[in-house]
Amino acid sequence: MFITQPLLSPISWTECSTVSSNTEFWAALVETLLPDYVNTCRWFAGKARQQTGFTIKTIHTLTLVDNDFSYLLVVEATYADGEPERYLLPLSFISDNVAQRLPNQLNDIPDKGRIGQATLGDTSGLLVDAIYDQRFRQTIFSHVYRNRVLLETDGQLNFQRGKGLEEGDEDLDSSVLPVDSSNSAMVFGNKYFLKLYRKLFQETNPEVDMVAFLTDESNFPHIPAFGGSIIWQRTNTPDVTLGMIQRMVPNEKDSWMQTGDYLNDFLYAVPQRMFAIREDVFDKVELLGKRTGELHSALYKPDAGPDFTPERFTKDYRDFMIKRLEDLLERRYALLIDNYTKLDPHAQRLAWVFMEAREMIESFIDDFRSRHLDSLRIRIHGDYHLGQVLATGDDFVVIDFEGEPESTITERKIKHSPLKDVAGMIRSYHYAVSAKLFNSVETDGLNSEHLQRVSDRWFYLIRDTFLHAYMDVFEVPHPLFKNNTETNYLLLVYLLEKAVYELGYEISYRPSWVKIPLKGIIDVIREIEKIRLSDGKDTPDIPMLQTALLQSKE
Ligand SMILES: Nc1ncnc2c1ncn2[C@@H]1O[C@H](COP(=O)(O)OP(=O)(O)O)[C@@H](O)[C@H]1O
Ligand SMILES: O=P(O)(O)O[C@H]1O[C@H](CO)[C@@H](O[C@H]2O[C@H](CO)[C@@H](O)[C@H](O)[C@H]2O)[C@H](O)[C@H]1O
Repeated sequence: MFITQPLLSPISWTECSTVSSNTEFWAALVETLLPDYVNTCRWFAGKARQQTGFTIKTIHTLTLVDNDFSYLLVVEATYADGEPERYLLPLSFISDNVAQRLPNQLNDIPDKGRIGQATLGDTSGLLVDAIYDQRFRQTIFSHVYRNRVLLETDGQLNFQRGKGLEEGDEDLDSSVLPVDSSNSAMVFGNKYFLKLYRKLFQETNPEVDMVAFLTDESNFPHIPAFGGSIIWQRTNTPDVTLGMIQRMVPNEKDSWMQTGDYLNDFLYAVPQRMFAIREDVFDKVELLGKRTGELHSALYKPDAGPDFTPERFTKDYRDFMIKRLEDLLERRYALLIDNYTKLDPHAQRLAWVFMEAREMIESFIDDFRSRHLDSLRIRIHGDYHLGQVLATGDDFVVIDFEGEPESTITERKIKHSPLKDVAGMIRSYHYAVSAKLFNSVETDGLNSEHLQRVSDRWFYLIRDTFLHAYMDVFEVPHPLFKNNTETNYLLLVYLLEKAVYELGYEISYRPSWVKIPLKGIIDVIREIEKIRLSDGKDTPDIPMLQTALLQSKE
């Protein structure tokens, strides 16, 4: 929390329910406390952009169990370049009176939930993110349980109950899940998981579509059952999804953490020059490959209606992908140049190779325009990585079907080859081993080239194990995978796309990890180079990869 002067307003909290009812208070909030606060939040994706301001666009009022209020603010962030974004910020005011009545209420609020002090009317108190207000959590859960519809001047808030929410479960203890991610997660009675979406889109969230399709059309058992949703509806305007409830899946950890544990054995053996991977690691990787294949089989339904029917690699799709890749590349090159001096020497060397290879990458992307492709595209997970798979002991459950945080909602509903998800998981295994070997005290002082070789060996073995188990689910040729050449080519396209996407993510959120996606990009560039050489397309105008730059100078 930032120590600033309390926000003062002559009007009380209960009278703040519209922007116009207390323009000065809301204007002061967005100018003072809110920008600093929002920029500390993991869910705010605009941190690396040049912000020009925040405005409150809509205020939804929720009457709480004790007749106090919380407000669901729709806040617009504007930037010097590019489109504005809208975020959901639920706001509660814990007045000194409430704090006295419910002392735990205040004590339980972590620093990251405290927005700042305010005096509203003659009452002082703390403005907080309402997810940390137990009364707010109880209210929204109970509204879903009761299928409540809250009428507003311009539309309604529709709380819809799904099949997974059981009778008798209206009043359950709740807490905020202490994970930092793109949205906010709350838990009810250790039985239900409620996700409040932060970045808002003028359309139903793809996660709700996907979970409903996988549950109702395909009976896919490896996702949590659907418990309901919170939707903001207006006439002549697409619905906006604000939240979703699913059954809580008892899990030890997600697969990222589980893989990290497996990698410990591997890590401890490295300084002794031993290469150790336990058999059960391969078993888990195989099972995840199989479940991923089953997920895509469940999503492949030839007559599933316009939203889910498989499609060919049309000109429109190719144009979309080429534009996406070109835009991503352009933004990443610019971001890399701006942040180059902040990178460590290893990352700087990798960055150079990436920059030198620009022409080669562009010519590879251009080839996507005309290459003959018979495989089909379907709806996919879209942001598939180890953190999106919960380990339930002897099996896996796939979560978070919202798609890539940086993409628009329309983009997230586009059908892709399922190899995009496969590429996501392969990249994640690469992340897991790189993060472990390059960030641990056990390997401090070891030769970095040696470490790189060991890390590559682990990664290639695990990648191939995953891929074999995945492809085993399908009888090839399958409409999704027409032949090996297409499969390999498409996998390379999506690996490149994912690693370039990750480069931006890491520059914005974890600069010390930038070398991981850079190494991923360079692996793809090397494959592209092999294709060029074997195609005889090694035209003198496109330079070869400057591999000498990769040699360690330490
Ligand atoms: N149904 C569930 N049961 C148990 N834990 C879950 C469930 N869904 C998500 N989680 C936990 O919450 C975290 C955040 O959920 P996720 O869907 O990935 O949110 P986000 O959209 O914010 O990335 C996950 O990493 C996982 O630990
Ligand atoms: O918040 P989300 O889960 O929607 O996804 C975003 O954050 C991820 C990091 O938490 C990021 O994933 C990248 O890092 C992971 C390790 O932390 C790694 O397993 C992934 O392969 C890598 O892409 C993801 O890209 C981003 O969209």
